[in-house]
Amino acid sequence: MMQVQRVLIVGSGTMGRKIAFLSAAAGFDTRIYDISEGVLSDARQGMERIIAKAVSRGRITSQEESLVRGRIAYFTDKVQAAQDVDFLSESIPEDPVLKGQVFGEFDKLCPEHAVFTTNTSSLMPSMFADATGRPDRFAALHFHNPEVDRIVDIMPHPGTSGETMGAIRRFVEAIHMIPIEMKKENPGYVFNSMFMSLLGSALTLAARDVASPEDVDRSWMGVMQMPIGPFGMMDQVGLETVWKITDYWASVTRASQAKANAAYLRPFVDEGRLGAKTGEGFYSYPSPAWSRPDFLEGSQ
Ligand SMILES: NC(=O)c1ccc[n+]([C@@H]2O[C@H](COP(=O)([O-])OP(=O)(O)OC[C@H]3O[C@@H](n4cnc5c(N)ncnc54)[C@H](O)[C@@H]3O)[C@@H](O)[C@H]2O)c1
Repeated sequence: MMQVQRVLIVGSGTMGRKIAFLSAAAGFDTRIYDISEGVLSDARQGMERIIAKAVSRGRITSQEESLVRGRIAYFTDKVQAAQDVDFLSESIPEDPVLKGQVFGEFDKLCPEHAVFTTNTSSLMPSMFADATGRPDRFAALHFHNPEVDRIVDIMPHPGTSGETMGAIRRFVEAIHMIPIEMKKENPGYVFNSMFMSLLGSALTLAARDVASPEDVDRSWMGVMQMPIGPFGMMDQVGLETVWKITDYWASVTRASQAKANAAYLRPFVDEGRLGAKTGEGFYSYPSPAWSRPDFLEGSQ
């Protein structure tokens, strides 16, 4: 049975750095690879914020803080990054050709036994399984927002071996997350399938000018007794990610409403209003209207 000791995170953006933190906090020797020193410098700063938050929430102790930091190394050199790794988690942009290309490069550099996983939100692992060069040791391992929840989907493609599924499951348990093991490949993870229907319906209501984003959120929050509505959630995910997924499925399904929903999102992306991370999206941050106590009353 393969014992994971060294983990390589490919892509150090929103998700990569959070997954790297989980891996380092669980005691794994963790490497982060990204394309430039500039990007890695952002990732280092982001990691400090993640570590500080984890300490303030009691997820790690202040004594553990420096140990966790010490387990993370940053690389722009693929050869060095790949040396002796047992497990790879990829979080690069949502593009099947790019993902396949990058996996193919790491296949030549990583040890043969290493398991490869993709954090793709919306692509099927079979779309680039062959390009990984090791389809039997490859599956999707998908995180939601690991700073907030512990749910992780493991989705095989038809060629993923049972041994690989077991190895991924053990890794998920080792990083103290909760595995949702899917029995087969599906266009959508378990939570996402339900979630995308909700976001799609919310976008359709706004894109057709049936109701404002605020009223859509108010309705969901008021009836479901939820602290956030679908547009507030889209701002958390990042509107470029929501746009990419909507646009991608619009092109696959050729559904005219999905195309209209993608067109409705496009100006936000073009103008850099990407949600909470840029300070502007459907709402303004850090104090979005939906988080105010009087929001449900409809005063804004
Ligand atoms: N943002 C989310 O809430 C979320 C949740 C679950 C899954 N995902 C998925 O995770 C993946 C990454 O999303 P993200 O939000 O972290 O994106 P991001 O844009 O924040 O980060 C992507 C990172 O990949 C790097 N990158 C680009 N090309 C690269 C290459 N050739 N080699 C290595 N690194 C490269 C970029 O420099 C950047 O640091 C996507 O597939 C997305 O669908 C995102």
